[in-house]
Amino acid sequence: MSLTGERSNKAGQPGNSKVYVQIPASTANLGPGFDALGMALGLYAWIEMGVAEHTEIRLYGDQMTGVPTDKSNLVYKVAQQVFEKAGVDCPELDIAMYSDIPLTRGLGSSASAIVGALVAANALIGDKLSRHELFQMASALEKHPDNVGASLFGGLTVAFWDGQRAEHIRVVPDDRLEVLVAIPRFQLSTEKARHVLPEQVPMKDAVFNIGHASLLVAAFCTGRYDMIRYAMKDALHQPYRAPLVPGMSDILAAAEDHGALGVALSGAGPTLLALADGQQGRGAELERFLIDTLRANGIEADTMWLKVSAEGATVLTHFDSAVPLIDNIRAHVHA
Ligand SMILES: Nc1ncnc2c1ncn2[C@@H]1O[C@H](COP(=O)(O)OP(=O)(O)OP(=O)(O)O)[C@@H](O)[C@H]1O
Ligand SMILES: N[C@@H](CCO)C(=O)O
Repeated sequence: MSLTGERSNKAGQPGNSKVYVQIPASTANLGPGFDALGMALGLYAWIEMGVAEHTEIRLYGDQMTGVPTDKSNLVYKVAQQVFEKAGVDCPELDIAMYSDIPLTRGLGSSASAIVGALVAANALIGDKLSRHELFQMASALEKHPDNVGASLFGGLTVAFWDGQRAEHIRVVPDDRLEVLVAIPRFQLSTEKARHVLPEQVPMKDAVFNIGHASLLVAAFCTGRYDMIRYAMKDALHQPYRAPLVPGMSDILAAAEDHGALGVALSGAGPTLLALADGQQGRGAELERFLIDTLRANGIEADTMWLKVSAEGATVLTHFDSAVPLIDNIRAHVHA
């Protein structure tokens, strides 16, 4: 099948000439759920993708600095994998991307690009692949399913990827849950943060994490938020990563005393993430504690309060294909 011969202008329909996808950021691990738990956050990236005579990639927003605009771009490369798997001629693409998700900070920017590319390219060819197939591809690309699962499906995703197969269940925490992220003003690549982890861990640490991760999932499923402070503890990755983020150990040790339900390194870091119960009214105290503790350790950080994004990557039908992506963002998102 050739894509270029079958165009229409209606987003979400087979043979689209242009599609728009909104993708949530994500936090991974949530402490003990290393490479298994992910949560979609209400902070987004948007991708516009269309078939073109010659490939052109336009990136908007402060978060896109340094991302390539040639065919080495992750979004372009992942889109080609979709066409190949679906048996469609690999077309030249017109791609635009705008993102509010900070790069290389532990909020799933690479997963948002991968998931956005998969969903947009699939929408462009009339959704020939299922979301399950996209999840397999995303997990194989990212090498762990936590961020991509959350960005693809939304909510809290509990997942495994065994190198061959990925499976997940999505749980949506109730509305009380608020997420505070403190984003240090330095980058820490996942590659570097995985490099400090040991090849092998003691059995007692593995047992520790199985119990804690299981209890954490049960706490979310039953609304037992009082259990999060006990469950959100980790022995597999945070102790090894703590030296990479000055102040992290102090925050992990005391955030609950300042109103957090629980606290963790977000993904591979350096962002710290605290969960809070919106009804408890201690948000300002918690935010102050995170900022002050990082500052006392020489780290400046920006904070954001986010909600869980119940929905994963979504094909949008209300963006106007006659205007540039950035104008759609201004009109529909940052109005
Ligand atoms: N929109 C994008 N387009 C192309 N490449 C991107 C895009 N966003 C991220 N990337 C690539 O992903 C890299 C960041 O991935 P990395 O896994 O290190 O961090 P992260 O995904 O932000 O954090 P984490 O995985 O810990 O949540 C960037 O340096 C860039 O190469
Ligand atoms: N589970 C991954 C998430 C980062 O992408 C890690 O902690 O390395």
